[in-house]
Amino acid sequence: MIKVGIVGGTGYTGVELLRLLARHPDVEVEAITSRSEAGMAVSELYPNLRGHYDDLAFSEPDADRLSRCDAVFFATPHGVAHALAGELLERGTRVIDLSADFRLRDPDEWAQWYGQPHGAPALLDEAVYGLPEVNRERIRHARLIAVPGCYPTAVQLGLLPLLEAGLIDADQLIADCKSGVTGAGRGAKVPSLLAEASESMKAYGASGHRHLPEIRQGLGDAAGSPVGLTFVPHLTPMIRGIHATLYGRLTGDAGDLQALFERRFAAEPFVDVMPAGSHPETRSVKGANLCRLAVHRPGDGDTVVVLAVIDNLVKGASGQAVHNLNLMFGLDETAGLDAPAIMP
Ligand SMILES: NC(=O)C1=CN([C@@H]2O[C@H](COP(=O)(O)OP(=O)(O)OC[C@H]3O[C@@H](n4cnc5c(N)ncnc54)[C@H](OP(=O)(O)O)[C@@H]3O)[C@@H](O)[C@H]2O)C=CC1
Ligand SMILES: CC(=O)N[C@@H](CCC(=O)OP(=O)(O)O)C(=O)O
Repeated sequence: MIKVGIVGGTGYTGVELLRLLARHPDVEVEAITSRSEAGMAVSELYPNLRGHYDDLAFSEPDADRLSRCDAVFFATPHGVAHALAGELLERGTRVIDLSADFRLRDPDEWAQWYGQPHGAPALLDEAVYGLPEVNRERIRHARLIAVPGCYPTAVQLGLLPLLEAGLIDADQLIADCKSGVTGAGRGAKVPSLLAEASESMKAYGASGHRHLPEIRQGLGDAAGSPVGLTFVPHLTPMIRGIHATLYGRLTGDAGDLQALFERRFAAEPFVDVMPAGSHPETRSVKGANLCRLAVHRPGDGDTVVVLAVIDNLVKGASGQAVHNLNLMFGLDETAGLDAPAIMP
């Protein structure tokens, strides 16, 4: 069995890791941390896990205990993995970071968007961006994984086929994205209150969101040169889910776009290209490690519209993190990740 630790176990991505790993045949959770709930049994805070982790309790983050694990997930706010990852790697423990600490290759750009100096620039060279549909082989040999953000996962998967094939104008991309409130984490915040978030919808970060440089970095790699992107996220009254509506301007003969998408993702276990004319729903991926995509060309004009849905906590975070673990340890890629979505 592979022994794993989770730093930040009381948060939404932490408990989602526990839910997914409860069904994983090759993984045992050895340590789970929380500073605020240290000493409490996991099943007391999360009754959905009763019967699965009966001997597991939250403990203070402790490098000695974590370094006894084969791999440690960081499900923590930005900056926490910077402080601990180096020591764990030196002691032979692999690190899978769900935060943004190692996603941007340029530490100055990271400092600019995250409002603090980068805490571990020496580790950036070896960090692998954990989008398996792009970096599968590098992930297999990685010691340090930067799990992509939720919006960046949906936007990149939706636009990659078009950019890799050079079919759209890479200077004029638009990503209009909607997120459920769990995207903001479990900490108490006024915009996440029921009375604030329900029966209403609003954009935020329209003039610059911290996922913009991350998405631009990934799409630039796919296009082979820097891209121009307008990215506008919205908060919507749902608990889980990301819906991305992506627009690109075709530059020439596009050919069969449906066939292009089907070919690009044919071997991918966690990307579902839906039949032509489909409109994927966020609820169709709720709880599942899956991105469902549909490609449209309204009126056969020169605009291509891609619709992408994921569960922000699964394909957008914890499920993708487990997929990376499976690749790093040579396990079946789908281990622990084969449950279908919950509908309705
Ligand atoms: N929510 C989402 O949809 C997604 C989140 N992410 C990223 O994953 C990370 C976790 O997100 P989420 O689960 O939503 O966050 P939450 O706010 O829900 O949980 C954060 C967790 O981190 C712990 N924590 C906070 N500060 C520290 C610290 N200084 N040292 C150690 N532990 C700490 C908290 O426990 P305690 O304070 O008790 O120690 C808590 O368990 C974030 O970086 C987030 O941006 C990525 C993709 C999607
Ligand atoms: C609704 C909401 O607030 N969403 C979060 C993004 C989700 C997230 O967790 O960001 P990372 O993937 O980079 O960690 C936000 O806009 O900041």
